[in-house]
Amino acid sequence: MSPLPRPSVSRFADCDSDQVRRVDWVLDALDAQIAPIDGVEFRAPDHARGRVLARAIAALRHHPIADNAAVDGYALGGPPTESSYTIRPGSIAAGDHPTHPVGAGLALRIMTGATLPPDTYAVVPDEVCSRAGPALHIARPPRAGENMRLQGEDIRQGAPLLPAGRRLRATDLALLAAAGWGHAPLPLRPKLRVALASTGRELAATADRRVIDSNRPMLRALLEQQGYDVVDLGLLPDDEGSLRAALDAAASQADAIVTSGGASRGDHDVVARLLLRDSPVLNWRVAMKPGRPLMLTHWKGLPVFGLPGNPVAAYTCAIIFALPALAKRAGGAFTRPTAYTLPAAFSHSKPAGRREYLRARLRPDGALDVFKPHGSNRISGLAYADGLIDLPEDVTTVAPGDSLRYIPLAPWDY
Ligand SMILES: Nc1nc2c(c(=O)[nH]1)N[C@H]1C(S)=C(S)[C@@H](COP(=O)(O)OP(=O)(O)OC[C@H]3O[C@@H](n4cnc5c(N)ncnc54)[C@H](O)[C@@H]3O)O[C@H]1N2
Ligand code: MOO
Repeated sequence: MSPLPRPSVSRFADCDSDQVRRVDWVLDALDAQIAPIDGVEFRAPDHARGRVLARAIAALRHHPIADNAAVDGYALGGPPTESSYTIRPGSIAAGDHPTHPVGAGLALRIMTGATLPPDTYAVVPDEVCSRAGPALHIARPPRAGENMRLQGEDIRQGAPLLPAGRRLRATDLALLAAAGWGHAPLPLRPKLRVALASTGRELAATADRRVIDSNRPMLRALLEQQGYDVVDLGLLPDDEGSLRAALDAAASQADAIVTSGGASRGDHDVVARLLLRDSPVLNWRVAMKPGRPLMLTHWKGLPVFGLPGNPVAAYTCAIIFALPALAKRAGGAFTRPTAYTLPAAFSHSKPAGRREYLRARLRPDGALDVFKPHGSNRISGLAYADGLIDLPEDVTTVAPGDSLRYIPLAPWDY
């Protein structure tokens, strides 16, 4: 594959990095400031799953391609007669393309999916017919067009099929194939390349004391599930010169950078210090839990998502901010996680003024359980959850039966 023209530059506006922002402010600002990557490459649909359309696609052919039968039964030659028809010899199967009419008052055996003779008035299923020699009796007179699927009734040739920016799902590939794109090269955005790194001296400590880097495999999986190529930078060095070189290398190989850890004000948070000093900052503080120290900045024109180190905070910030923004960077829409309203099966309290995302599980009865304790170091809560409960800033208590916003993880993590 030849090197691709890369990428348009995202611009994060400077802001007062100490200001604590509401989640919605950060989402709006991200949406406004993330720029999609440039470039178009052509790939056959076989290689297009999870890829983003660079241009709108129109149908190359009708679907159905011809008028055809929806049931196994008899094609009736029109116009309608009484409830009795004479059966002509023969049968039309799927794959046959009859050009002769059935004939008025006549019926012809036909199978599901077979192209209809040109004068077909209706198709009647076997279940409503009885035969006596060549005579066909129908229990009730059929309506015009009954059990007939008409050419182009699903998709018209030339009609818009999928918009630019669509991330192609399995069902889109069926739609494209049916509309004539089975082998035709599709205009796609290049695969998004995301550089991924962890930070923190504790991750490099001697084996018996080391904190195991659990964020990187988790974030890598999230990114790969979106169809992105991950450039694994490993553990970032904590001296400024090497760190600068590592980020420069990432900028030449990737379209965005995701880091975890070192986002807060610790004495060893070298990444935060370097990025916040040398780059335009969109945000550094969010009024949410987990995930308060979220560092959104730039390196050499690439957006940087500096996720907090605590695994639950890193994951939550990835789902709420990084993945929606990366979807836009990949050429698609900035898709905020969808929330559904469901009842609580638990009690909870929280301070007003910050948004909370609790690790939740949807019960078979439709109510929501929550993982406790809520600490953002509790990785077991991530494995427990199939969704996040989104508690708005003004909520202070939750009681059983209260309506809550539940964000399923499945679109992002499956
Ligand atoms: N004075 C303040 N201290 C802290 C604040 C604050 O606002 N003021 N915020 C707290 C919150 S909230 C969080 S979350 C953490 C996030 O801090 P950092 O992003 O700087 O993360 P670290 O200090 O590097 O690590 C925090 C915690 O997570 C563990 N960690 C880090 N990376 C990984 C990894 N790849 N895999 C597994 N675990 C990891 C690390 O060992 C720490 O235990 O700051 C609070 N402090
Ligand atoms: O993001 Mo921190 O984990 O809220 O506690």
